[in-house]
Amino acid sequence: MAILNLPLTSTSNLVLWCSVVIALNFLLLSIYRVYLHPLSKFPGPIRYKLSGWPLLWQAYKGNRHLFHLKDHEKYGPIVRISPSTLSFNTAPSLATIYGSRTVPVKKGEWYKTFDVAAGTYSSFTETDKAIHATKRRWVSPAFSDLSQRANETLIIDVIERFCETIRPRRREGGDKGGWGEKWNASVLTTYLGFDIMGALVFGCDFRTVQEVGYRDLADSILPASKFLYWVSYLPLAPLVRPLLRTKLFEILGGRPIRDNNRLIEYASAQVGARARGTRNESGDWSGKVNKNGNDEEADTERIDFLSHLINKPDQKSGWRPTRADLDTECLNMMNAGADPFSSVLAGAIFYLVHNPTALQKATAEVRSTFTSPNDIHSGPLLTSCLYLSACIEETLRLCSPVPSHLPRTILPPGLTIPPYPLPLPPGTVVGVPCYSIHHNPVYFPSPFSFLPSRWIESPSNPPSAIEAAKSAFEPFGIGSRACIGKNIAYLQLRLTLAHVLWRFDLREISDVGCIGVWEGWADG
Ligand code: HEM
Repeated sequence: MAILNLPLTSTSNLVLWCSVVIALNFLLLSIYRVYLHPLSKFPGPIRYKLSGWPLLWQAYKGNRHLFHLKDHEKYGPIVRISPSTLSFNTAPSLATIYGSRTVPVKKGEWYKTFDVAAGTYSSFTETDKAIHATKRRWVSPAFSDLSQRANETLIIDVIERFCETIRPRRREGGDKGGWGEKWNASVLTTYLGFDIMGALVFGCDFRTVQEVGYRDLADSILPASKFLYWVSYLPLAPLVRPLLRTKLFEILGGRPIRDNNRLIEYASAQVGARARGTRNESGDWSGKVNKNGNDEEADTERIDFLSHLINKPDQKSGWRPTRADLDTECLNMMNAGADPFSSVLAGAIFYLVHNPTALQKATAEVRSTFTSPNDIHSGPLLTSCLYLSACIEETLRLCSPVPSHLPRTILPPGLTIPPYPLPLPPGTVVGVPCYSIHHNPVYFPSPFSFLPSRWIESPSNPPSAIEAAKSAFEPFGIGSRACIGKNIAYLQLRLTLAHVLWRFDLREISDVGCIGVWEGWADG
């Protein structure tokens, strides 16, 4: 132990001492985490037990869900995926963790990164159960059946313009019918999602589907969300979070941070203009017109989500939203609503063009149910398209847009989560990754195949098989923190697919993600 005799007076000795202390600290922490930690008996790769850095790397690469699946295949229904986190992969664990408001769990600290730069937490990121209940009540009217019906024409209007955009211009087969130019499904559906949410949340007409020059703000959502996602997995995230809205971070984080700030400012400008009751100039952020035309009309006939939130205190508790609550909630709805819808729609188109029988069945069903696209709206006819709905369910299973662990932190006095028979200690972070359980063959035989028929009762698919599948199906989450936009998301998906399939035949083009559109079957 010659080091103990080294005086701390020289810089090199100081550096040596610091290195030794850090190395010792790391060694002791590693021994504790691997052998003595309350979760030490749970299986998992050693690197996960040592630190949270592997999760950050997976988040950065965007393949975390694949690791979760592989880990569950290798280690079984419970895997330790970070020093304090367990991942589960069974229907009973899903029901236990997320199913009931009274279970002693709350959303994990992980969520706090997402809205903190906007000033407060939204209904999505709020971790306090009581505050969340208040906020959820506050936003609920925006998602009521009444609001959905009132907004449906806005949604259909955007969808029709989407169909107009993909309509073939150059045709291989002459004037009446033929294949048009290829289009990239995942790109255009992103803009469709953005336009729909702009209309629903702010009553704005973003026109990003048809106008390339208007896509600037929409293009910033993905890099901004990715960046925040990485930050959320930093083992030191609580230290980094307060810096998110500072100039320093804008310089260090570069474009994604600037983009995120632009989104925050955009939402805030929209709310500000509405709060003042003035014509929303910033709705015109890149020179577009506001959907509702003139000023008076815009302010008196608003039916968008913002009109349900602004100046609307919570009836039960009297809680009044602050300006930061409004800004954050609107921004959250734009982000939470646009991107998942777009990716499911792109996924559905992907699976349909890769499964010609399914595509043919869904298309035939839509065309035999509706006599014209003008008849396609919510109601019994749309819900009678059982095969179309099954295609949507199967897409949500295979490529759920929220595929990883949705973390919940166990509160005192602890919680027993099957199949583990003993209570887990408070502070343990738990969750069921959607992608893993959706590919668990116990609930979904042939888990990697696109089989809409698994959602439809038949002699070879009895109700018990459908019940088993539903018990492990969580694309919108379950329980009190489940997606509040679920019904509107289903409506958007059904409407868009029905409108597209009624009008066009689709085919795969060899470029990744590209499809061809053929029009003319009905013109005939
Ligand atoms: C296919 C489309 C969608 C999918 C797959 C989806 C998925 C989800 C999931 C899994 C959650 C729970 C997250 C968690 O526990 O951390 C969630 C929450 C949420 N979603 Fe969605 N979502 C979709 C569309 C929408 C839409 C269209 C909106 C708004 C218009 C929306 C707004 C929200 C909100 C506000 C929450 C937070 C709910 C709460 O904690 O009270 N989502 N969503």
